[in-house]
Parts: sequence; structure tokens; C-alpha cells
Amino acid sequence: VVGGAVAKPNSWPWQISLQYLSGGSYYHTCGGTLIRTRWVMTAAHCVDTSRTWRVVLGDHDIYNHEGREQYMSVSAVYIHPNWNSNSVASGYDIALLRLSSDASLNSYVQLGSLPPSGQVLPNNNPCYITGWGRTQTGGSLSAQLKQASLPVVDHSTCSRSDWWGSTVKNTMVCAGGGSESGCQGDSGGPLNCQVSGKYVVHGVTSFVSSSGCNAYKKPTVFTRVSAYISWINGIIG
Ligand SMILES: CC(C)C[C@H](NC(=O)[C@H](CCCC[NH3+])NC(=O)C(F)(F)F)C(=O)Nc1ccc(C(C)C)cc1
Repeated sequence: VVGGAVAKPNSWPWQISLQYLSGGSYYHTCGGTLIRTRWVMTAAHCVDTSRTWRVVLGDHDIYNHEGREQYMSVSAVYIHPNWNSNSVASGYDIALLRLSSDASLNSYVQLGSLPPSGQVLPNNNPCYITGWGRTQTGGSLSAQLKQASLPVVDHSTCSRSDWWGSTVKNTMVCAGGGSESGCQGDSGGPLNCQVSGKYVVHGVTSFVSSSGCNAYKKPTVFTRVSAYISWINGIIG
């Protein structure tokens, strides 16, 4: 997350850290959202390589054990069937991870709410991106979870030629476009939007401009969760 601030610990209790095993240690690679006690929603581009994954719940500082974490193994990965790793612009950047055991819900670990199928938020709807991603273009990951206010940019604005043009589809949500943005390592995490006084996970962090995370008129682009509700329900039952 470029800009914004360090979040109050565990104030986004559905945020997870997706980590992979390498040389005997686990490393943060993406965010995700706990949506059922055995299911995590993330981005397809985070899990389209075969690795040993783990999901950390209740985390704040990814480099220090603070005692609220739950370390979960992943028993199955379901990538959207239409996902094409060579074409993030086609969309379908969404995946579900089945956990090997049930998460224990408490004040540090809660389920994120999903939107109704088809719901599209208006321009400037307040939303927050959260994640441990780079804090500057080409910078390093954040040790602590960060948040930044990224208001919705509607499709008609986001698809203007000097914005994202035809790269952005209406199965995506744009948010931000100013000095604050997502960045590598935020992928797969939630876009938390306020709807009738409640936070609802409307986006899965998908891509930013290759010329820089907080590039002007290149808002962070998210998979629009409300476009995939029937797929999600088909998998998690
Ligand atoms: C060094 C980084 C900034 C490069 C940048 N990476 C990204 O945007 C990666 C996801 C890339 C998926 C494809 N493998 N996502 C992120 O960094 C995220 F913002 F989500 F955290 C990118 O590739 N962006 C990109 C690439 C191609 C397009 C075409 C569709 C025009 C658009 C954006």
C-alpha cells in the first residue's frame, strides 16, 4: 500500500497473509479474505504456480509472532476456470483456497462480508485497501498491515482513454487514482467498501500500472467480487 497508514492491529479481521514455503521458511506473497471458516478468497495470479501455501489469520506484523495468529494449511486451490495468466486484463483474477481445518473466529479473526450478486458501487463510494504490499513502487513490503482510502472510480471514468481505457472491464472495480494505491504484495487482498454503514469486500486486488503503483489516472484495479458470487457459491456450497 502506497500512502495511507498502519492499520490499528486486527481492525480488518478478515484480512489474511498468503505465504509460500521456500528453503524451509514461509514468505508473504499476497493478501486474501477469510469468507468462511474453511475458505479464503484471493487473486488467481497469486496461486497460479504450484507451491506449498499457508494462510495466516489474525496477523498484524508479518515478521513477528504476536500470539494472535492462526497458521492454516491449504488443502485445495480453486482458480477461476477462465483465468489466463498471460492476460490479467481479461479479468477472472479470483481464486478460492480451502483450508485443511476450520479457523477459530474471535475478535482478531472474523469473516468478511460479500456483496449481493451484481451490485456495482457509485463513483466515489468510500473504500479502503488493506495489505502488507510494497509501500512505494519498487520498495519493500510493509511489516505491519496498512490501509489507505481509495474511493471508487466508476467504469465510465476508469475506462477513459487517458485512464485505463479498454484494459479495464466491467467485471473489475477501479479505486484511487491519486497518490495512494495498492502495490506488489497487496494482490489478492480485499477492497473494503462502506455500504449502509458496514464494510463489504467488493474487490480482490488485481493489478496496478507497470509504470508505477500510484501512477496518475491509473487507479488500482480490483476483481469485482459481485460479478463472481454464483461461481463462489458453486464452489463453497
Ligand atoms: C512491477 C509491477 C508493477 C507490474 C504489475 N504487476 C501487477 O499489477 C500485479 C499483478 C500482475 C498480474 C500479471 N502477472 N499486481 C499487483 O502488483 C497488485 F497491485 F495487485 F498488488 C503489472 O504487471 N501490471 C500490469 C501488467 C499488464 C497490464 C496490461 C493489462 C496493460 C496492466 C498492468
